[in-house]
Amino acid sequence: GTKRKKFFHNIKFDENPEETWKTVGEIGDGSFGKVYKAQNIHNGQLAAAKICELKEEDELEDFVVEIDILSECRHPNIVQLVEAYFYEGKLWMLIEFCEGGAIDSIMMDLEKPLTETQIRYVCHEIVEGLRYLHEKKVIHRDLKAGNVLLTLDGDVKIADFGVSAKNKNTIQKRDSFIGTPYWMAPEVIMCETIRDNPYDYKADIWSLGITLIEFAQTEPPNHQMSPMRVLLKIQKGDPPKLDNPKKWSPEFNNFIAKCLIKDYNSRPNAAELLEHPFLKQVKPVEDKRFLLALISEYKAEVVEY
Ligand SMILES: COc1ccc(Nc2ncnc(-c3cccnc3Nc3cc(NC(=O)c4cccc(C(F)(F)F)c4)ccc3C)n2)cc1
Repeated sequence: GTKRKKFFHNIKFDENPEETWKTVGEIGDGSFGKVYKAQNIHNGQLAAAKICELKEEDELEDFVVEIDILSECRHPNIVQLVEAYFYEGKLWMLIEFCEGGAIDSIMMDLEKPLTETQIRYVCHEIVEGLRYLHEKKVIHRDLKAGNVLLTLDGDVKIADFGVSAKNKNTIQKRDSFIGTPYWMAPEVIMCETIRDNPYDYKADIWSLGITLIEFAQTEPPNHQMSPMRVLLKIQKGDPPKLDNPKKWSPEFNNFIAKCLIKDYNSRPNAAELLEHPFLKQVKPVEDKRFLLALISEYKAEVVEY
């Protein structure tokens, strides 16, 4: 009925998506479910299309949170929802296509980490995106290189391919662990965070610190440990550092140390991080060029069949 339609106002119900979109390939190995590369028949626009077969319609509610977040978020550093359809029992979510893919795949294919200049530029863009999400009371909760996408223009977009329903507000106590623990902040593991605690945005700042180490070393700290061991290490151990601090600038080392302060009250927020010397050095136009070099290297390497 129309009541239902009001609740799902970001989803088109009576339109067949295949009148507008044709699939032109598959993305990834389906670890995030069925995701296709799709093209708009009328204007050629490319999109990533997640198509989920829903058993009964009330499953739609699990996706409404994600669709509402994406519909509400309009920022250059957050992936952009193009359209959502519910047609013949299938939910279609179409996201603007980021041709470069996720940064972890790029590092894996090129078998090398990012340079400090590339990291500094990407970090600046991620912090801008986090600042926007946190202003909108959205906590990402699973920030990692695998959730950072690049476009051919060198734009950096935060995505979330996790299967966990995204919370609009604070982190609720979870009865089951979600997301991979390597990037998890100590307080999230301690489940100290309670509803309406203003500091749980800071969990994303910790994950940013881990993600920066991942950019610099292609893997997060403790990646060789089992997930269970890592949970204990994150809680009990000192915050991780770069394996080879002398290889990197003092500003970079200090920036990571600020993100990885265990006490979230003392950990800086996204706005404060933008004032850090490491990001003050960013020259957006010049530094973007170094990222473009990486993307064209990756594109040259990966032959499109
Ligand atoms: C393997 O090679 C590639 C090449 C290109 C791409 N490009 C690309 N561009 C855009 N999206 C995707 C994508 C890939 C796999 C799965 N989902 C993708 N996008 C997507 C993201 C979402 N949702 C979010 O990203 C999301 C959900 C909740 C919150 C948030 C955030 F907090 F970041 F705003 C973001 C929903 C539906 C889709 C199709 N992939 C990916 C891999």
